[in-house]
This record gives sequence, structure tokens and C-alpha cells, in this order.
Amino acid sequence: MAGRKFFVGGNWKMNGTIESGKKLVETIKSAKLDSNTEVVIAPPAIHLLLVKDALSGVEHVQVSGQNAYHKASGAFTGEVSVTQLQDAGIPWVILGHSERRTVFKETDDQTAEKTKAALDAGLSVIVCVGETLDEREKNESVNVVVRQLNAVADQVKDWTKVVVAYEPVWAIGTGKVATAEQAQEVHAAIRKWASDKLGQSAAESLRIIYGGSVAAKNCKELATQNDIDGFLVGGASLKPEFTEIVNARL
Ligand SMILES: O=C(CO)COP(=O)(O)O
Repeated sequence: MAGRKFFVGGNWKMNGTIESGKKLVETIKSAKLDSNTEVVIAPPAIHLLLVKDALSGVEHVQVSGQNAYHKASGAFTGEVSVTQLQDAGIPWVILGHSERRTVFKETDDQTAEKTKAALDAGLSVIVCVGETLDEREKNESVNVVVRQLNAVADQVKDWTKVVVAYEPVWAIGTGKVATAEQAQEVHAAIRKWASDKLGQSAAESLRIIYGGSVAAKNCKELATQNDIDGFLVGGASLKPEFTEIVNARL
């Protein structure tokens, strides 16, 4: 709200084929999407250029990497660099996703280093934060996201090209969506953190989006919350209902 453009990301994770990716793009192209919403699709790296080309000319819809390495080039077998994304015309990258943190053991500092490198390369970044179930039960949710954000803020001073995604780990892929109140509480705490750390005007323009079991049936209520500026959608971004989530504010 407060003049921030609504933002909906579709994180396809490691799903799909060339055929299914093309079909999803067709669904997006044929839908009537809210022109006040910025949409970013993050297909697997091998499908990035295909999806980018298929979406060319579609207004308000861009593509994103799901991860990137901070070095520009070199002997890093299997990695794709921030510079290579930029060179390929991919304007966004998701960094610090909880699956990168938990499955691939990426640390707060690595996420921060990648965020800095991506911004330096000219990309925009969706940086993900969120607590585990254990941390929530210990009342640590805000402390955890603040710790994760502080690591990024130690290296990144200008947040104008950053979107923060609050994705509680316990809500990802589980069908257990955070209630609107639970999500709003952490989003407000993130905005307060941003105001203290980055200044009031940066905090007011920072988009803070929610991720974790977002679906057509729960997106409208979440979208009414003051500090929820959009969504990062996993499972439902692989289905036609994604377009309903894009239109959550209509
Ligand atoms: O991790 C997510 C998006 O990045 C959320 O995934 P789900 O929407 O499948 O819970």
C-alpha cells in the first residue's frame, strides 16, 4: 500500500519441462492481468531465455533467476553468475531462498554477498528471509528475519532495487499459510527495521512480499494487510490460478 506497486513473483523452483513452461506462459499471456501489479516469473535456469522470449512484449511481466553466483566468471562448475544473468537480459534474481539456505547450506553472509554482487551487476533482487517452525515456536521470528536482513544491510546501502520476501519456512510447500495477522506482524516489524536501518523514506518505498502456501483462496485477505505488498508464489505459480493471485487486489 502507500503507493508501493503490488508485486507478485512466481517461483517455479526445479519444476516443469519446456512444454509445460510454454503452456504456463500462454496462460499468463491470455489472462487479463491487473496493470497495477508488477509480475516476475522465475523459471529454472535452463528455461530462463525461453520464457523471457515467450514473454517479450507482455507488459508488466519480467523474468528472474532463482539464484546466482556472486563472481562474474571463472572456475565455478555448475554455477550461473549475476553478470551472466545481466548479460542475458534477465533483470531479476531471487537470493537467499530458504531452500538455498537449508538444502544448499547458504549462509546469511553468502546471501548478502550475492545480493551486493547482483545489485552491482545491475540486477534487481528479491531477497528472502524467514524463520523455521522451531524458531517461531521460540518466539524468534522477528529476531531471525532481522538477523538475515542485517547481514544484507552490512553490504548493501541502497535498497531501491530490492524486494524483501518474507517466507516463513514452515509455510513453504506445506499448505499451512501464515494468517493475515501473523504475516502482517512480521511485515510491520521488517518495515520498522527498514525505517531504523535505511531511513523512513526507503522503508516506505520498500516492497515486502509474503511467500508460503499462497493460493487463490487465501491471497485476497493477505493482500488487504497494510505492509503486505505482494507475494512470492511457489506451487500455485505452476497452475492457472497464478493469474488470480496476480489480480488479488482487483
Ligand atoms: O517458496 C515459495 C516461493 O518462493 C513458496 O512456495 P509455496 O507457495 O509452494 O509454499
